[in-house]
Amino acid sequence: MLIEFKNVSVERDGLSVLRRVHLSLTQRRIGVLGPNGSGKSTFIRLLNGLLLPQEGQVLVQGLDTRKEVSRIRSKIGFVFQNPDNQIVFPVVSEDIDFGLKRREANPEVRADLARQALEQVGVPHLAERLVHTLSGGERQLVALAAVLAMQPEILVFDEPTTQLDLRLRNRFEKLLQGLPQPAIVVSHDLELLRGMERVLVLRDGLVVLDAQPNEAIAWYLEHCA
Ligand SMILES: Nc1ncnc2c1ncn2[C@@H]1O[C@H](COP(=O)(O)OP(=O)(O)OP(=O)(O)O)[C@@H](O)[C@H]1O
Repeated sequence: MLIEFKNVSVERDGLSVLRRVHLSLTQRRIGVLGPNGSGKSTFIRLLNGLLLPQEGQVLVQGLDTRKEVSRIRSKIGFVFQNPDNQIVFPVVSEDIDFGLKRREANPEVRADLARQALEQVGVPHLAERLVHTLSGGERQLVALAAVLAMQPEILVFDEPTTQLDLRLRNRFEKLLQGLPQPAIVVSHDLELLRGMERVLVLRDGLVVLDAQPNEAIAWYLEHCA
């Protein structure tokens, strides 16, 4: 993964919510930590052009989010905090199939990809379920399966474990460890972040620390708890 932030600043409603972020992301597992409102969601929304910076540039494998948004979106799989923002069709398999249509014309191949992704996240039995009958945790896993089915090159997770109970959270952690793609993970789940190679700590729109997980978490606990 090579993502570059070049002196990136973002303003919302006249307030500065991200300030002069300048860094290169090359590691396989990168965590983002910070108090509520510190700019974490803003930071990751910049990655696939959901948000454009007022100043500076965000480059994903050399592609500028201002100019190449559709190419970038086909590379990045974004798993939102709230799965309801992501699931649009009433039946699980239909929803996954819908996303895959952009990639694959053959319905049998699409069905295979959907089945594999549901198996990968441990919920193959949910394929024909009505989405509104799923629990919050099941919905989060289905949304993840829909993203994995697309076989993106890079994964971005916004608070992936918030709706998961301990068993599903542990399963997610193991799954994340085994995924071949590089991943950027925003989370308040400190144990999950300990498995990262690098953790960025945000506060008031600034990257105040960029360190190994143990150091970043210790700093966060001391200064932001
Ligand atoms: N569309 C918007 N209009 C105005 N202000 C916004 C908008 N989106 C975000 N903000 C503000 O930007 C700041 C950073 O928000 P952001 O969602 O990036 O924080 P966060 O670290 O992800 O927070 P949380 O942990 O609570 O999800 C907050 O003060 C928020 O109110």
